[in-house]
Amino acid sequence: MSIDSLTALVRTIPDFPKPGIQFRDITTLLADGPGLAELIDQMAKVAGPLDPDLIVGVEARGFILGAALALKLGKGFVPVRKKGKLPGKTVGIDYVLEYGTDRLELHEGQVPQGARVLLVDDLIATGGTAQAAARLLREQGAQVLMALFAIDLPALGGLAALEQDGVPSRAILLFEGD
Ligand SMILES: O=P(O)(O)OC[C@H]1O[C@H](OP(=O)(O)OP(=O)(O)O)[C@H](O)[C@@H]1O
Ligand SMILES: Nc1ncnc2[nH]cnc12
Repeated sequence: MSIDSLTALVRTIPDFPKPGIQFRDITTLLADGPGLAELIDQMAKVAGPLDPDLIVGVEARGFILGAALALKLGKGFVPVRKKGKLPGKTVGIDYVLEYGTDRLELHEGQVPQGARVLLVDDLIATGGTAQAAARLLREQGAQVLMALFAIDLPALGGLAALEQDGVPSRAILLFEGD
């Protein structure tokens, strides 16, 4: 399947969750079997050669793609969740979203010191979420090999911000002009 066909499976919903936001909805792509397989194949082509120890996915949409990728690569999956959701002892970090603020948490000890991790999410906009997740992982002594996304909104500068933090960053699909 071509990148254009894959891109066409993403639905755009204007003014969600706030006026002025063009929401790039991956649920339409996820619901398409060949599309989902192609997306995970494309992500695996990028991530596989890095041979990460662990895949870390960010709640909620990063869980779907991160877990699928972990299964494909034969690696374990660790969730980074929004505050108050993880039952064990956590470490956390506050961050700013395109449309709000929140806190990310990780189970203490679940990402071992020195682990070589791949960070996965569905989409990068401002990069605030991924920057916070990468910082949290580094605070645990992990090496973030790469942050990998299904979608980048380049106009919002997220990949560039991550690269500035020294996190190699890639996305499979680009939506220009958002
Ligand atoms: O680059 P940023 O500006 O930080 O935005 C990107 C983040 O926003 C979305 O998640 P959201 O916080 O809406 O949560 P959800 O996955 O639970 O819907 C998306 O899945 C990323 O995690
Ligand atoms: N424009 C957007 N579409 C989908 N998810 C997002 N998360 C942050 N910005 C977004």
